[in-house]
Amino acid sequence: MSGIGIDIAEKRYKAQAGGPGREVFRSFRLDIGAGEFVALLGESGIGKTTLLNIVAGLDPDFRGQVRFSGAAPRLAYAFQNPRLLPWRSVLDNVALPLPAGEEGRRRARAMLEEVGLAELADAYPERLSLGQQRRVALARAFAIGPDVLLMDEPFVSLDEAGAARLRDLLRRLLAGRPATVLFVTHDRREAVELASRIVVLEGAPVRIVRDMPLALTAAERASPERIDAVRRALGAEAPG
Ligand SMILES: Nc1ncnc2c1ncn2[C@@H]1O[C@H](COP(=O)(O)OP(=O)(O)OP(=O)(O)O)[C@@H](O)[C@H]1O
Repeated sequence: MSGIGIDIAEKRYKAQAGGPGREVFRSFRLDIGAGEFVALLGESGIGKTTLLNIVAGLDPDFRGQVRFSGAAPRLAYAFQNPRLLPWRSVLDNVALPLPAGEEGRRRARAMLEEVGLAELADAYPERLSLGQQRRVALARAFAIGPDVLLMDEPFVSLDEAGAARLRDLLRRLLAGRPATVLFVTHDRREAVELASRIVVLEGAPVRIVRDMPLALTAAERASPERIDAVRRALGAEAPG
């Protein structure tokens, strides 16, 4: 596991084809302790994906720095769209970040078993439901044993029962392989069910309007009344 220190002096998107430029972050700081599960809540278009991309190193076009504690942390990123390669089997998609060869394939197979999809190992992604594709994406993310896991609305567009099953699966996977998690969602309830800390973002440039630790037991997280109380405590600023 690895802590994350995010310090963005400035992130701006340049104007495109006559449109205005946009300053998404200015003097933004967020420090995340090793092993925390931080849910990021904020209105659409505010900059949540931009933040994950910066932390992931996919967007170097900003002023500032992202520091990880611990040497060379392994980082996995689960996107809103599962982004499976359609020309590769399910097994090969999970094996993608692993060393080539039999050992990598064995680990990929074990991950597929863990997410309940062993029998679909040889299928191609187009045959899978969205929920199954998301399971494969989770298996691929966990296959490397990540120290840091970035998740961008990984359970959006599923029905409630399907989303609840994936939340359970994520909790189980994390129980076996603890990681520091930065999880973007629009859904307060999802945030309360999963996170150890909820950070609410607002405005342009983005600022943190609420930063709430959550020390709930498993029983409290499963209680609709408790969840509603925390959702209300998040205040009017939080969406969802
Ligand atoms: N490559 C880009 N070029 C120009 N503007 C961009 C680019 N990517 C994002 N933006 C703008 O930056 C802002 C933040 O985008 P971002 O995708 O980070 O928001 P978000 O909070 O993740 O949104 P959503 O919840 O809808 O996914 C938006 O106004 C978006 O239009």
